Amino acid sequence: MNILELDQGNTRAKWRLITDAGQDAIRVIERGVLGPGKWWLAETLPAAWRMHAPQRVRAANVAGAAVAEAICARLHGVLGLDVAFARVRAECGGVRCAYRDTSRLGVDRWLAVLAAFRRDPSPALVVDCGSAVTLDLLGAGGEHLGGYIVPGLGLMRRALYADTDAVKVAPPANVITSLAPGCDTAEAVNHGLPLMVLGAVERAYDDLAHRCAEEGSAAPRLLFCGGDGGALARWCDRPNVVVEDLVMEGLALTNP
Ligand SMILES: Nc1ncnc2c1ncn2[C@@H]1O[C@H](COP(=O)(O)OP(=O)(O)O)[C@@H](O)[C@H]1O
Ligand SMILES: CC(C)(COP(=O)(O)O)[C@@H](O)C(=O)NCCC(=O)O
Ligand SMILES: [K+]
Repeated sequence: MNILELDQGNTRAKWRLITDAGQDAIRVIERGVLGPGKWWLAETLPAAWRMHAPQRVRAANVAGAAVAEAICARLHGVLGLDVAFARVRAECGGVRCAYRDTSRLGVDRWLAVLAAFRRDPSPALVVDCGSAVTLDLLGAGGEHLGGYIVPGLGLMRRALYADTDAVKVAPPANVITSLAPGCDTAEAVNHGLPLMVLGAVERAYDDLAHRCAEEGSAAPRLLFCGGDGGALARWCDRPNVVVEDLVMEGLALTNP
């Protein structure tokens, strides 16, 4: 059975078409990104969607109810399918959610944590580097310990641009080329923003590692995903892995 999976963030949507052969055996047929912006209004959508005729669509959306409705309407129009949107639950697949009000946790964060646990049930720090950067702590025994939300690289750059007179720096061609102290404004910003995110990641990781050591468990894993995940991971000096599809991997666990 072919399934279309969609991860709608605040900047873009990521999608992949998979073949589910049962018993965790999936094959990715094709993948892509949509947007930035209202891709559901575009005249043409990826040709692969029609070509591989998915029988189901499952999605994660953190861009609000109006966007969910627009996605539903367009996909129903183009594929004749209803979209199954993932929801956060107090417990799923052996993971217990830390939020007092589970409906407030971003479903992308939840899916990434579920997928991290499914890959390996040991403690982990899950870092999703998109519009916002989210850090979620997964403790022993599938206990989600909560997390952090900080602005993403683009958001921080735009905040400086909008609210200062003299720190108006355009996005660089390469997201991160150095963390060295800047000797002009562009360098100071382009090196400073990733330094700030990595500082948060490494502190959160070390705190979790400390907790694991106290509990007598092994060092936690560190997983990166999101549009800037690969770039940040390369400059992170804790052992880590990049799992591009972590959020979409979680969809099979909430909507099997
Ligand atoms: N073509 C692109 N358009 C927009 N952002 C991109 C692109 N390629 C890489 N990025 C990076 O991805 C980040 C957004 O990540 P993404 O995971 O797509 O966000 P979200 O999940 O919030 O939609 C941006 O900060 C940007 O640096
Ligand atoms: C923090 C987020 C904006 C991250 O989304 P993204 O950067 O992928 O667009 C999203 O997970 C969200 O809207 N969360 C709800 C608030 C919360 O998790 O507490
Ligand atoms: K994110």
